[in-house]
Amino acid sequence: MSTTIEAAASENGKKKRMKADLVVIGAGSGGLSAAAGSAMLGLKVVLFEKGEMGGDCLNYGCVPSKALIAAARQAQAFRDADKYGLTSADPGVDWTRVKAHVKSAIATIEPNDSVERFEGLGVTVIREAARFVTEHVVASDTVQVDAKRIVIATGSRALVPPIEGLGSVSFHTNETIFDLEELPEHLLVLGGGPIGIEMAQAFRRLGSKVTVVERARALDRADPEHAQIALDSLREEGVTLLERTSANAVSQTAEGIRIEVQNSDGEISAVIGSHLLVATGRAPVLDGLALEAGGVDFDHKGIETKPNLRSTSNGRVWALGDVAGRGQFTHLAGWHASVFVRNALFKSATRADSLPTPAVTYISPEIAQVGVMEAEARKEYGDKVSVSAFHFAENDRAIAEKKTKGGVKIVTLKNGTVLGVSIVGEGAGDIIQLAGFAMSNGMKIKALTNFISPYPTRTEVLKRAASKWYEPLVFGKKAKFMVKILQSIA
Ligand SMILES: Cc1cc2nc3c(=O)[nH]c(=O)nc-3n(C[C@H](O)[C@H](O)[C@H](O)COP(=O)(O)OP(=O)(O)OC[C@H]3O[C@@H](n4cnc5c(N)ncnc54)[C@H](O)[C@@H]3O)c2cc1C
Ligand SMILES: NC(=O)c1ccc[n+]([C@@H]2O[C@H](COP(=O)([O-])OP(=O)(O)OC[C@H]3O[C@@H](n4cnc5c(N)ncnc54)[C@H](O)[C@@H]3O)[C@@H](O)[C@H]2O)c1
Repeated sequence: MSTTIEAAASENGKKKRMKADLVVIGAGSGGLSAAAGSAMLGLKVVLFEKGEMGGDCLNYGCVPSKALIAAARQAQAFRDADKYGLTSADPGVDWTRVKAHVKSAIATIEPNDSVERFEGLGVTVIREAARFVTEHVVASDTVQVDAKRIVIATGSRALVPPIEGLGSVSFHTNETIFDLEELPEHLLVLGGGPIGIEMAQAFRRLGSKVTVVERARALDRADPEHAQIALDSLREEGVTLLERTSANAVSQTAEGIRIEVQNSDGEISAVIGSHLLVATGRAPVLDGLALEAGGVDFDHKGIETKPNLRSTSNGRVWALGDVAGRGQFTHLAGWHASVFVRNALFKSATRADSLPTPAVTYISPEIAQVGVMEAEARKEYGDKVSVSAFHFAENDRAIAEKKTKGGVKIVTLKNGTVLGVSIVGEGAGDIIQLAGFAMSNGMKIKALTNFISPYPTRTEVLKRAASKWYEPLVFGKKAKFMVKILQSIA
């Protein structure tokens, strides 16, 4: 709680009453962006945060995971040195110093999300849990605010599956994995989604033995062929990846944590490890908000909202980020804040789904995608869909750097409308930006050919794949016939 509010509240011995144009509940990626934008536009904003400023992304998500992945990448470079005529070495991993590196990344970014910065923008920050009192009143233990509008941006938390015995062992989630006392000797990972797979490769590269138990297909939202290329790399690096394998029961034994697993043929076996990370999905944080008192409808995915993120049941209320149940990314939460500002403050009619949301999984090789993938496109549009592909094996920069795994796939309609793009390979998350830009601005595949791409860059693969789309047109019968006529004139 900020000191001014604390003093006023304890002086009165009762809740301090305030009025505000906007109350924001949750100071994560979505809430902070909405609070900053609204305060900068002159609104009186009160922001409640019950935990750490910056939410999951800064403290327990994107930032620590990407810092850990960076350390792991450096470790791997030692092992790969031989490819470049250098002497490979086994990296000495000092876990305490790796953790210090992770903490220093958080500490460097922290000031952007701090109470001081937000108070400087004119936001009243209250470090307490908030709940609805009525449809327009929100309260914490010491403050009660009557608000014209209320943003719920309370995020999500790890969903712990109901597996027999899981509650009786000491397991980790994203909230504790970055604070481990020691580097795990053998990390068991339950769940092969982005969290499980990113952490599996990072810990393996840092020296842990790693086993992933995934009940379906790992990275199942990615293009299957591209996911396979990335997952094969993890396997080559020594990650044991058990797909289509369910966990029947978990127990603590003298040897370590034991998971009884069952594969799709019904065969039962066991894996034993020193530590367990549960990464089996996320649940919206709704508890303690007293949503009934606020007349706010919700379901298991989060707050029920209209396409513009406004609550379906209380017009003063908006939901942003993970709690809106429309995807779980920091950049999506930031876009949601923009949708809120456009609709609520500028009265525009922007839908949350009006731009395609890119997704990147930060493994090596990286996987990035935007729009719909081939299988989904074919389900909807049948044989109107075509796919243009190009591989890093034919990209000169990739060859020079000996990082030739993967490639790009552009999924289009016959008229050149780009439905989606998938890239697997080094730097995929940077290359996808160009595709997202073109799609977001209604450009067709022609736009991805109509620029000069610097040589030698990995991004050239996107232009080469787009150019392939034109091959039948440019080098087809019609074009040949036209050139013949023109040549005869000359
Ligand atoms: C390990 C991991 C890695 C990730 N990596 C990436 C990545 O690389 N890229 C990416 O785009 N996304 C990534 N994500 C997802 C990303 O972290 C989330 O999508 C993002 O943080 C969502 O922001 P948010 O504002 O919706 O919620 P959060 O950041 O979770 O913020 C919600 C805040 O609300 C507070 N709160 C909750 N209830 C109350 C209450 N009643 N009163 C007051 N405060 C309350 C919470 O304490 C929290 O601080 C990752 C997630 C994890 C777990
Ligand atoms: N790079 C990024 O942008 C990034 C990184 C990490 C997380 N995130 C976000 O956070 C979200 C949550 O990540 P996540 O990986 O926890 O969830 P997820 O829902 O994406 O994946 C969970 C996986 O666990 C599996 N699973 C569920 N129950 C299981 C069980 N009992 N036994 C075995 N497997 C089981 C599922 O089949 C699924 O593959 C992501 O979807 C993503 O939006 C993003």
